[in-house]
Amino acid sequence: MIELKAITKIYPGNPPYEVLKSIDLDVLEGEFLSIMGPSGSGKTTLLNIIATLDQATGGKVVINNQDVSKMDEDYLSLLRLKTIGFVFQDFNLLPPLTVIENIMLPMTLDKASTSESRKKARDLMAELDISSLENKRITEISGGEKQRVAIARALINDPKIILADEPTGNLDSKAAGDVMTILAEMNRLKRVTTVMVTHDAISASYSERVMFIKDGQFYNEIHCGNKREVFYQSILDVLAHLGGTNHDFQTTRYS
Ligand SMILES: Nc1ncnc2c1ncn2[C@@H]1O[C@H](COP(=O)(O)OP(=O)(O)OP(=O)(O)O)[C@@H](O)[C@H]1O
Repeated sequence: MIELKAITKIYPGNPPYEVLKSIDLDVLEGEFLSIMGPSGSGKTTLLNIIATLDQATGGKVVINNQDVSKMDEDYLSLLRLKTIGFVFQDFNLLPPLTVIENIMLPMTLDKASTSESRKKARDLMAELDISSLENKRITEISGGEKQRVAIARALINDPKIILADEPTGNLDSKAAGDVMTILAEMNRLKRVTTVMVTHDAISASYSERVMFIKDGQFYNEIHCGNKREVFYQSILDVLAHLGGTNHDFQTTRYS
């Protein structure tokens, strides 16, 4: 579903700054991958390149069998709208709109009928247990609820891929656990390929594979076995070897 070959990214400047150094990555259809690494290691840059929001300096990006370097900006916008759902740390919801209007937005932009969009949004709200929030304003709901609204919005166009940048970064441990349970369930039930950047070992333990990067280079990767608790410990072990400050990695425990 996602194929990166020898991705490099150099930010111009004096001197230029090479933030990604020949990263290779294959993410299979339906897989749930987390990307971890110390602050400044290039995680968000990598996610933005997968999202086609940023361009690699070198290498090849193939999304859903399409080479994105051959696409113009109109085609890329269409690819993002139809194929990719986005979930951000700060939710990126529109405060003037209600919950259901926010969720319907990608379908509205895709010129779907209002009745079809409303039905789809209501189905998703039921799945994510937020039906009671339908007509609330974004300012009237909690952080955990906001992130569930954002996940519903990300799913409404039936994307093949969800990209999440620190989706639990602004949440307390209970809300973070709820959001991760939902992301993992949606990945499993809808087979939506999910790539998440996180500092949080517990959030990462909900995924099937964690890729670690350091200084813009692949460092290690580990796969989840049968037990999430064991996977979580393995993630902590790699993080301990990886270095970085305590601030870089949150290791709070929640169930
Ligand atoms: N537009 C830009 N121009 C120049 N340098 C940039 C730009 N964007 C990011 N960088 C630099 O590239 C490096 C990697 O940034 P990036 O945001 O990808 O790291 P990260 O691993 O996601 O970090 P964090 O965990 O702190 O969010 C950082 O040193 C950052 O300062």
